[in-house]
Amino acid sequence: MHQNLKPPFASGATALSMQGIHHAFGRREVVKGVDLEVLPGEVVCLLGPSGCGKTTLLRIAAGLETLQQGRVTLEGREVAGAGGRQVPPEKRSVGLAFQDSALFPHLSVLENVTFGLKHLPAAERRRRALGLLEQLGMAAHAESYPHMLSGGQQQRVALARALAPAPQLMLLDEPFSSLDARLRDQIRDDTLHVLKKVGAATLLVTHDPEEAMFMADRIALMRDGHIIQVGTPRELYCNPSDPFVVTFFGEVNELTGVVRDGLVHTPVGVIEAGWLAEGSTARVLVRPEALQVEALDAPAEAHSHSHIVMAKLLGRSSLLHICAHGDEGDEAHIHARVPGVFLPAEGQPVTLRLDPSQVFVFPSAAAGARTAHGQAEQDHRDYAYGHDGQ
Ligand SMILES: Nc1ncnc2c1ncn2[C@@H]1O[C@H](COP(=O)(O)OP(=O)(O)OP(=O)(O)O)[C@@H](O)[C@H]1O
Repeated sequence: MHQNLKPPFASGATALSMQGIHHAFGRREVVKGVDLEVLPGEVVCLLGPSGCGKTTLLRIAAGLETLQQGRVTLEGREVAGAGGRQVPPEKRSVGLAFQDSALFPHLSVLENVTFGLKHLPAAERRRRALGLLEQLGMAAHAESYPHMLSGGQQQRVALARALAPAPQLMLLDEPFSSLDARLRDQIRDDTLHVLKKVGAATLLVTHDPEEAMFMADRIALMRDGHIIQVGTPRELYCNPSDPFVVTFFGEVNELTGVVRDGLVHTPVGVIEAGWLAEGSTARVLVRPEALQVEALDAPAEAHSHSHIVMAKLLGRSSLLHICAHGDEGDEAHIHARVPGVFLPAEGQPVTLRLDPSQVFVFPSAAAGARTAHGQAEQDHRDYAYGHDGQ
């Protein structure tokens, strides 16, 4: 029914291409050499901590920020490039929606959505707008005015308005962040289905890793004006290229150790690190869900085994604070997250096993790698518990 909403892509052309983008406010460079592509029909999430340059990049794509260096093309057509060439936003065929997209207060919902469709016959305008409102659960409010709607309903209308002209590219900047959690999940879900149904290429800015994983075909993770890694959610989560990528997706246990015979001994087990130089210091990041915890039946001598310090029920999972004892007498305070209700008593001896797919080894800062804190580790007995990088 809504096939005609699909944008008319030139075959094979990239929906958005940004090449060699640098951008400064005054003397402060906030985008530091970014290359990024969005393919036809693809949802790409620009993810990163506050202030890393996501919105600036989106505004450059929209033409709301004048390009300073680099090149922007939409479906192969240069819209900003060398020599100051700059196509204005309204001529770029992009749909924009922001955190608090203002609707026209004196127009009804239907009139808001048909606003950008003046070139179409009235019946077609109405049909198209009602189709989108229906997909976003707002058809019953077509005759309402914005002040009669809740924040979530207004946000749905703003999305319908942005989608109505079937733009080549949708640019969404934190479009769900002003909504409360339950409403946000519902609107996110509806939005994803509409974007996929109409086949709109989308660049979506968010600082929320879970939102990015929910929405994205690919994620571009930014830090301090750079893209650190681009890939599918699975690639970033399972094959992170940098410690920052691991820590951004959730809390981790952070351990260090010296590589001996291609192995690092830590209080939670022996980790393979053959690719690191012998004698170098390794940084080992262990997700809390990597630890499989089993209560030991026989009471063990206190403190000679790993044991429970505290256990908390978080709802779908239990969080265990554990004093982990390594085979070399080393110990560390770590967190394990196990599914369901598992609340061993304080002091309960436990054995720990590791799921190696949730453990990541990087050279330490001392070996020249980037770390979240820029610190050089001291020696293999210097353990720390690390939290997420947000
Ligand atoms: N018009 C401006 N003038 C001066 N500095 C600006 C301007 N716009 C943004 N900045 C600064 O540039 C940096 C990057 O801002 P940007 O909004 O792109 O980051 P962001 O990753 O989208 O962050 P957030 O998630 O907080 O919006 C920030 O330090 C911000 O304060």
